[in-house]
Amino acid sequence: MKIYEKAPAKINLMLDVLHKRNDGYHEVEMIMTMVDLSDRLTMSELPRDTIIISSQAGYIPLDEKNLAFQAARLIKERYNVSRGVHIHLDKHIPVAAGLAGGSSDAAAALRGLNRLWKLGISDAELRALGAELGSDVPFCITGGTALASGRGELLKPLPNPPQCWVILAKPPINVSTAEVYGRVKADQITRHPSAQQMESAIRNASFTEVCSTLGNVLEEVTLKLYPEVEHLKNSMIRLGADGVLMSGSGPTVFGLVSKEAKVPRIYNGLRGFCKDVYAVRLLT
Ligand SMILES: C[C@](O)(CO)[C@H](O)COP(=O)(O)OP(=O)(O)OC[C@H]1O[C@@H](n2ccc(N)nc2=O)[C@H](O)[C@@H]1O
Ligand SMILES: Nc1ncnc2c1ncn2[C@@H]1O[C@H](COP(=O)(O)OP(=O)(O)OP(=O)(O)O)[C@@H](O)[C@H]1O
Repeated sequence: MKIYEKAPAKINLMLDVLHKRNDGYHEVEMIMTMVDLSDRLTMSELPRDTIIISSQAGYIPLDEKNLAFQAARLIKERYNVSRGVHIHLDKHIPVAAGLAGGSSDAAAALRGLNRLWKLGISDAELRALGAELGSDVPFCITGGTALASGRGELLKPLPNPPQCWVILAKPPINVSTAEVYGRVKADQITRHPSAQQMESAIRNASFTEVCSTLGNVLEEVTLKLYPEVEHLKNSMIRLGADGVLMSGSGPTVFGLVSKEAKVPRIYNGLRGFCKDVYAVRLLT
């Protein structure tokens, strides 16, 4: 038997860091939503009790470092499953991009294996399992749009933002999430983006308000480390995107665009100097 699952990328419409916790994580407030750029997972039963990961992408680990492997191992251990699985990852989300590619693969593996092995695990239990794998995994279990707090695992569902185009551009650098959080000085942040304002912009279905409320306090750290991210932001603004922000810890920058007619100009303008550019829709 084979099970297929889509693993979409996320963007952070706002991300605020409140303080550093005693366990080393940061208390955050983020509003996240999914975009129509997905990895595809195929999960096939194996005759022996083992986990095999394969992928067409040559640049991700295929051993126990892979988050889909960790998801399979966790669910097998926790639910005493002594069956084997081959998980093939058809990667489309750029890696270490701030788009939660690995987290979404882990979430899709948890959802898919729950179905493949008919375990009957609830969404809430899947999210709790996901939290053991990474802070973004619980959100990726249910997707949609949500306000995340805690270290990212406490979720309040929100309506989807007004539909628009999302231009994603990733400069050719890999950013470590741990390093970016490690450099945040939570007590020195002067401009906190407002989760409340973003929530009301979404509830008002106001594209203009969503664009003017975008904010991510991790930009300050990543832009300092990698000036090319700021360059990319400025280019996207100059090319006419309605709202521009770095996603997560970066380095991907996204631009929200309401008018389809503007998309080719922005896309082509960015492609002139950046290889990894995507024009997608919000996943609503
Ligand atoms: C930047 C975001 O992607 C925005 O959605 C997330 O906050 C990070 O989510 P993630 O990659 O799933 O993060 P994890 O794998 O749980 O943690 C990676 C590292 O980031 C730091 N980290 C992460 C989340 C958080 N709230 N505070 C942190 O300080 C920790 O040093 C941790 O060791
Ligand atoms: N299934 C996977 N897909 C991509 N990367 C993976 C996967 N499993 C493990 N990794 C490793 O995880 C690291 C981060 O990759 P990922 O694409 O998840 O980053 P990210 O998009 O920045 O995540 P986030 O936005 O959650 O911080 C990479 O160094 C990669 O080698």
